[in-house]
Amino acid sequence: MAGTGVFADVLDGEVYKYYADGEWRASASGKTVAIVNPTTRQTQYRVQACTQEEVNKVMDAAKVAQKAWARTPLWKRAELLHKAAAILKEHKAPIAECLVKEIAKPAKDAVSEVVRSGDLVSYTAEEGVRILGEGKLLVSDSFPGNERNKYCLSSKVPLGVVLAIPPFNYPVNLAVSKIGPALIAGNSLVLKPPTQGAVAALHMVHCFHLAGFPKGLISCVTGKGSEIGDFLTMHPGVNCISFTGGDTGIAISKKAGMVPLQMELGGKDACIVLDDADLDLVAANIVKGGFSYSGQRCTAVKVVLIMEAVADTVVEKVNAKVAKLKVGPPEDDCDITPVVTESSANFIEGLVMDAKEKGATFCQEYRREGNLIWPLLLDHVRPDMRIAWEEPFGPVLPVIRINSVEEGIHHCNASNFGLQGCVFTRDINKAIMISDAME
Ligand SMILES: NC(=O)C1=CN([C@@H]2O[C@H](COP(=O)(O)OP(=O)(O)OC[C@H]3O[C@@H](n4cnc5c(N)ncnc54)[C@H](OP(=O)(O)O)[C@@H]3O)[C@@H](O)[C@H]2O)C=CC1
Ligand SMILES: O=C(O)[C@H](O)COP(=O)(O)O
Repeated sequence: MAGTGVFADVLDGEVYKYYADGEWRASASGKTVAIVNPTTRQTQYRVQACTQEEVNKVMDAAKVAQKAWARTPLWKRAELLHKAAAILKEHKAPIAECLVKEIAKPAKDAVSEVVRSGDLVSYTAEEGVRILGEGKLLVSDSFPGNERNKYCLSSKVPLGVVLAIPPFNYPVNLAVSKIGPALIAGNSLVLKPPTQGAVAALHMVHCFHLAGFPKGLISCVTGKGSEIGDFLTMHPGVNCISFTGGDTGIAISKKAGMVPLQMELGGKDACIVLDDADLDLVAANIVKGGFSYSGQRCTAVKVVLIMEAVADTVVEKVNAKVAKLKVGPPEDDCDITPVVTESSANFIEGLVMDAKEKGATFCQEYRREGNLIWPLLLDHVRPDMRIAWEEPFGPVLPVIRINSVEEGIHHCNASNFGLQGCVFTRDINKAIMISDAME
């Protein structure tokens, strides 16, 4: 169970502690942040609201720890990462339980997220050893006018202190995808977990603690992004920011200054369907791509651009599959579970109402109870509707009917986003040409 057994140190009464200098601590602020269960809409957990002074101390410790870590042999860094990965996988159940309660992730997917995170940490350690084990020898006569009288040796060196900020939808997986690479490369790591998902992230950090990483090398400060976010991202002790999330990333890029930024932001991932496609395969992938974890994936199919000739058939096949999706609580491993917050549900509803006013065809009746929104396919969506362009991050999928491939590519490229996309056709030449044309 969360907060018990090997995780007992993480919990202080009713409140989860933050992690600094190799210890679990209560914040001097005396304040906490509530994490609301999306299903019950009641407070499920509480985490510390860390102070700026505590952030300063974490940054100082991270800087000191990084110097020694950078001198730690690569194989030893890898060894510790493999150990953390094994501990993480061993304790998948309590961590998955947090994901179910904090972000309403379906029970089986929650377990998969933790297992996949352990695998990713190990993979990073393996790849890191290969990539970082290599350097380059350059000779001077490769540049015009020079003789072969100089050698240059180059190898990869750490950046220093990496600030990692993951989003709510994969609070464990998208945290370790930053932690693993940073650590294997000799950096230290300060994690600011998303508020929804913070407790799962704290449990994951404890697995690194149990693996025996040096004090101060990894830390985890909790608090609302809107309150401590700017202080963290503008902190002079930070040498690199790895962020995954929405438009917040744009604001961070403007404030962060001269540090390298790794930004994985939102998407309006287009699925282009040609009339020669295998339509059963298309329908299965639209439903899986569009509705798994209730559409709360950056890689979710977020707009279907489909040739008019096959549109009726595909819509019918998709509707038949949507009708079979199980809607309900994550504990029952339902396909469609409540979206993460009430404000998220309100935003999705706003997109649906706009589409309704502008005449989209509702393939299912719009239904919502609390944060739970039933899956909805909107047909005959037009470019003047918000849902044609905006990312709902929920179980609502627009279909735009097109009359040519060019029309589909044009819509895809007119989007503000450029994250991922897919094409369905039996013609491999078209598939490659279209995917190449999608920006
Ligand atoms: N490209 C990719 O790989 C992925 C992209 N995403 C995108 O993420 C979005 C959904 O995630 P969501 O969590 O809602 O995204 P947000 O951008 O709202 O939040 C992401 C993270 O930023 C933190 N944050 C909020 N304000 C600040 C601030 N001022 N400074 C620093 N950090 C801050 C949040 O903390 P807090 O929770 O405390 O507010 C959270 O940890 C979608 O747009 C989705 O497409 C999601 C997954 C993968
Ligand atoms: O970025 C995300 O939302 C997740 O990393 C998606 O990963 P998946 O496509 O493998 O579910």
